[in-house]
Amino acid sequence: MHGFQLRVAYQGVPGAYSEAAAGKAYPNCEAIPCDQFEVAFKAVELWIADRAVLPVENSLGGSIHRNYDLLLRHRLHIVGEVQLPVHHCLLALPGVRKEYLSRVISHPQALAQCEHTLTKLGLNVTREAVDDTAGAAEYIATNNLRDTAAIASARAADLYGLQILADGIQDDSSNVTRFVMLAREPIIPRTDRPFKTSIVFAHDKGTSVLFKVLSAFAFRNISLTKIESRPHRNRTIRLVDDANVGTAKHFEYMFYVDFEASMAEVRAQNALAEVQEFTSFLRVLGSYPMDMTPWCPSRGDHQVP
Ligand SMILES: O=C(O)C(=O)Cc1ccccc1
Repeated sequence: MHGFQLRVAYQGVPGAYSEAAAGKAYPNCEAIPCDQFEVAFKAVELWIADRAVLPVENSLGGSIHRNYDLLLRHRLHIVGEVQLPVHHCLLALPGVRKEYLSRVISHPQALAQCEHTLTKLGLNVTREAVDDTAGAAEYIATNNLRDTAAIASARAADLYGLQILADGIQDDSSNVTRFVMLAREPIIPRTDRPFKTSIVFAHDKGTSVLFKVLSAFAFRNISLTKIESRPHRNRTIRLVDDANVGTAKHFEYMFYVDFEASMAEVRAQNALAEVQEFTSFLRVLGSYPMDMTPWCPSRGDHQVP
């Protein structure tokens, strides 16, 4: 970056996976810890940071729905993505043994990703959710908690002086989280490397709307990599009157779709023009380079500076 260090806001404290994702996307960046995602978004909106990092889906737990809602509430643009192999460790204060533990704390995603392994380790513990994995490690160290372990990265163990009681405790060794990078301005889409585009749309009146939308991509040989629906926040219920029978109530949905094409391609522009005909609302969240880094599941957080 020639003297200019990109400032990347993430939710959590140093040692969080989001910090590692920031480092993978922007190797020499200054990663800025934030209490909450809202704060990370605000940091970008107020020019305190240049990018925000947001985890959006996980190979074990699926979509992180709250974060999809955040994308819609804010006006930031997706400018990149990172897929990060997530390698969880069980951390405790030095000298603490597994038998002493009565509680494990971590980010809800991390707790869910280690559910079966925790049981297999024979731990008789309650699980408690906190805001981020590294924050859980810091909390144990700061409060000298000898009955509590955290699920977090090996880097968090280093940073907060904890020992690793068990390594690689995710239920599936190919545990990957996908993060998106957000900026105030969109990037200019290109065609010289694989791009992905993320959109969100809402139903319009009519039948088979989803089928029509999806066919706009299918007829142009554009592959979808993701489709997700979320209840529409402001218009949750649609009432359909049938004079003879009564009133049917349906949920209304927002659909999130990722497809493998760049908005610089005419076929993508045509597909979206068609989608617009069938939808009451359509927003391009971003068109950005796909993460094409080679797959290496076992090393996880150790590989990121
Ligand atoms: O809490 C963290 O470290 C995060 O960055 C969120 C998270 C939690 C679990 C897996 C991947 C990301």
